[in-house]
Amino acid sequence: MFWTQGLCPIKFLISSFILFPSLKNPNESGTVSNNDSKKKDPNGPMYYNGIYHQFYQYNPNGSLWGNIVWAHSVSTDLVNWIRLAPAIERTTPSDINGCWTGSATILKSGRPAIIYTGADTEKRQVQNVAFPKNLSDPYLREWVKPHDNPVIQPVGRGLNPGQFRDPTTGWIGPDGLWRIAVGAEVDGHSAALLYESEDFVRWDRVDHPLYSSNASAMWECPDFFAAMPGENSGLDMSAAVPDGAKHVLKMSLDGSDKYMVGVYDLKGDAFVPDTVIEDRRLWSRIDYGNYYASKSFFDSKKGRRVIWGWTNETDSSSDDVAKGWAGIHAIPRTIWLDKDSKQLLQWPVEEIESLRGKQVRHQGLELRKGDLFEIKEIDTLQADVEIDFELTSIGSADPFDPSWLLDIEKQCREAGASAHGPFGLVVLASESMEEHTSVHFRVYYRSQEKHMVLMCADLRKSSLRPELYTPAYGGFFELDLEKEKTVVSLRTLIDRSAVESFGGGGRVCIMARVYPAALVDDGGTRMYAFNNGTSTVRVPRLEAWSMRRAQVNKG
Ligand SMILES: OC[C@H]1O[C@@](CO)(OC[C@@]2(O[C@H]3O[C@H](CO)[C@@H](O)[C@H](O)[C@H]3O)O[C@H](CO)[C@@H](O)[C@@H]2O)[C@@H](O)[C@@H]1O
Repeated sequence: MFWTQGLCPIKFLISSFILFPSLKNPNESGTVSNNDSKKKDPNGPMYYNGIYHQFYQYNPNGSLWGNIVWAHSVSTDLVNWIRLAPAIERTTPSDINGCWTGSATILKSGRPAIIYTGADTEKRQVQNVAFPKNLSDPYLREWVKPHDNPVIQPVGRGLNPGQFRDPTTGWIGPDGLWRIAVGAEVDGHSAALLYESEDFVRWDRVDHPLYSSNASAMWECPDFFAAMPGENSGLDMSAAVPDGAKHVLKMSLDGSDKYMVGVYDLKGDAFVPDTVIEDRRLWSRIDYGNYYASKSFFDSKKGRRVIWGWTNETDSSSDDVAKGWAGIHAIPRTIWLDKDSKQLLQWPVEEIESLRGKQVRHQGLELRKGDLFEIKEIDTLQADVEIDFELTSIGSADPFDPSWLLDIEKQCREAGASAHGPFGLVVLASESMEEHTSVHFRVYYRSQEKHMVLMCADLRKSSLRPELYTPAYGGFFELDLEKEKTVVSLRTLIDRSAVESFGGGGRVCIMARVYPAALVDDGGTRMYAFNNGTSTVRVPRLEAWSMRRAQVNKG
């Protein structure tokens, strides 16, 4: 965002913190250019020869979806970006109607390869490859498409040629062959179809999918990666995966990115989830807010896995046309698996901290019922805030009801004040509080050892403007009383229209877009820590920073 990708418009690149602190229009956050353009799914992120590459779905001709090409930006630090000319354009019969989502893979020779979906002359979805024209160009500006394209046709039993797209990064199977998975709808159900190849150009469909499910229809943007439980270093899918590693299959559906944790059964050449959950409302989510089509990559520079997601505008299409751009990318996040292999954890990449400027720090605050503590002296439009909340009288928590998990947003909308919550952070608030966005927690009793924390990003009062999408997003995470005592942590990055929050050290992440009129009218907004629960909450640590703008070359 701000500063970096998050805030980029569809034209991309980065978000506003960084980028456009002086803009008056909240919609401008993260915008990187004034062009009419639409930015969407992150595609083919990779680190190659000292350079991070970010490609993305992009409409060069307007701020609504269409004419999709692969735009291209490069960076040495994931914060400051140079925008290049599009890398893949609609030039061949197999992508003339769109160069859609795909992935990058570093081949055994060290040469990168891209595999992406093309919408062909008949609007069938086919898979194409592209390779760098000149490996000695540090930015890999030009990509060539071999005549072999399309390398995968939408054929085979039950396959819907209009629902067959978004190939993953490749990995090598025990037989030394490359594998990829492609999102598909087969006989009306979702599947990650498996393909194998010796040379990344000739592909054969494996007789079974990597994984399929009758619980949903088409899966978009599948991502498949290995992770070592409890280690926040990442694993390279093109290298040998160590014993003890787990695998994660992520898929985009129902407007959100969900995932399953399991193992990659080498013998069966298939993903086997640890738990099969029939009701997809209960599938784990990468982010509980506005975050879609994410894609991860192994960052060999820092030995970590990094994930990027797209966050759409939630004002109207006519707003997109009027402002001339739409869509930003969230801040790149380090992603890893917890030690129990139950859930993924995420945290903004450490490089974002290089944008931290003026800091304020408070210790030992106490927030009694109804208290509002103003966080002053930083730029409230572009800020990074970290707060630890410590509960008192934990024994009095209200009981947790598991049925809430079926509709967490309802719980965020309807739950009233309780012993432990809501407490949290109010951002982008107008002086009168008529407009404000609240990121907060409520803590419920589950067992003697474990409590459940409901984290919400409530946008219902975020703007006085009509016709915006202003939900109350929410997710639950467990609080382990023995390990964590009673401390619930929050980190929120505000970058004008982007409010990106990480609860419980990254167990629940919520990306939100807000468009407060006060940002335009008053030229300033306020920020508070608050407690509306009946028990006092201590704040042993509150640190906040103004965020500088990243360097983004508009190209
Ligand atoms: O850009 C194509 C890639 O984007 C993905 C995931 O974001 O699919 C999006 C999808 O929707 C787009 O097209 C719709 C019109 O057909 C439009 O209403 C929507 O706003 C767009 O995001 O693209 C396909 C094809 O149109 C549609 O089925 C999807 O919902 C990814 O799967 C694509 O590779």
